[in-house]
Amino acid sequence: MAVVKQKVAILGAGSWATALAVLLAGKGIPVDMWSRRAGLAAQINAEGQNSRYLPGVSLPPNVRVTPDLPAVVKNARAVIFSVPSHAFREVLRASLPHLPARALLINAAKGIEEDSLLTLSRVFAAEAGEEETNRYVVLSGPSHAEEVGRGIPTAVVVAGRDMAAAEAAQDLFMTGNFRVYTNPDVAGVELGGALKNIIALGTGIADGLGFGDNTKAALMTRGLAEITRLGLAMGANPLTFAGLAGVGDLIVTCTSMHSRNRRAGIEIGRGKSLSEAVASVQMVVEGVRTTRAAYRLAARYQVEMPITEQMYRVLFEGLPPREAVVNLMSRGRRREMEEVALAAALWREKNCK
Ligand SMILES: NC(=O)C1=CN([C@@H]2O[C@H](COP(=O)(O)OP(=O)(O)OC[C@H]3O[C@@H](n4cnc5c(N)ncnc54)[C@H](OP(=O)(O)O)[C@@H]3O)[C@@H](O)[C@H]2O)C=CC1
Ligand SMILES: O=C(CO)COP(=O)(O)O
Repeated sequence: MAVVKQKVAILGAGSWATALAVLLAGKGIPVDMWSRRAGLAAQINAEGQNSRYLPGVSLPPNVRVTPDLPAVVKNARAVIFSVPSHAFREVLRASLPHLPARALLINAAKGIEEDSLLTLSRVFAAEAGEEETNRYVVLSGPSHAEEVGRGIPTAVVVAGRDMAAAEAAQDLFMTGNFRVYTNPDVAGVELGGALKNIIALGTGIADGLGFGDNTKAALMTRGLAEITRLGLAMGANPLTFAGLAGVGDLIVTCTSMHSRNRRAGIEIGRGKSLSEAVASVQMVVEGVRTTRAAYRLAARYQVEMPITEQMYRVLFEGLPPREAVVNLMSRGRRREMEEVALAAALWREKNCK
């Protein structure tokens, strides 16, 4: 007798939600996906694909899309939040009264809440209660929806405070083409996924200005240094930034034409305004809000983040991108490793007794 698998709910019906639905449905798992727009839900069901967000990828028949949030989460064994980070609190609040008591809760968004400066796991704890955080995990790592939707080999990471929950998510997603690692460092995995978007906007701008691969490598490497500095100050393990959620996602987002952050950056480098660049992408560009959040976090934690600072000035204060490059290149002399090494040693002292 065939075993009927318990369904998974996905909240959001954008590009990443759709790719994850295809992945899970391909494992024989029934997937209910929630769109806030009844018209889009009906269109996706009728066409058998999400032509607005992930054109050309067929949805298996065991994926259904509906605007009925309580029905989507009802009896789900896992609920995946796949809306942009600025919508996470609102969607979480709407779903909380309906969430099955033991369902695994997975967040796939990559951002920081702008007003509160909270990472999304802290938003979750504030809304759902600290006692619920044991069943909450974050999914991150280098994974463009366009490639996951086509079954292209990909490796990601799941972080959870409770490793049993992280391992449950690992088992849920793992396929021959989608390899999932676990990591107990929730803050590091969240911050890596969010902060790399600032650097991807920056490398996009450099490409739009006509600079070369050297510039890109410099921005990525020094970007990782400042991501690590802020992460350390916020309690993350520095080694997490050497992993999939750190350098892994930085590589893919800074170099791929699938990246919406990079594409928006290219348009800015070519002379478009921020709003024109974001509008041209037609999907979420998380790095814009994250730049504002990280700029304030750098001040709060007194961490030097020169690339983030220049990105802030370009995006929100009208600094011409070429001047931002001059500002970065004319900074005083530095030793490459000193502060990160010092901070990492302090972290080890505190955490590895
Ligand atoms: N795309 C990718 O390759 C990856 C994305 N991510 C992350 O996943 C998250 C979602 O991104 P992605 O799917 O790409 O974004 P998209 O722009 O493709 O889709 C966004 C989805 O969220 C919905 N949405 C937006 N605002 C709200 C709201 N206030 N309430 C309810 N639903 C809302 C949109 O609905 P509507 O159509 O009605 O606006 C749409 O379904 C982001 O944090 C992103 O960084 C992570 C890994 C890979
Ligand atoms: O996080 C992503 C890939 O890992 C998606 O990046 P973009 O939001 O820039 O498309």
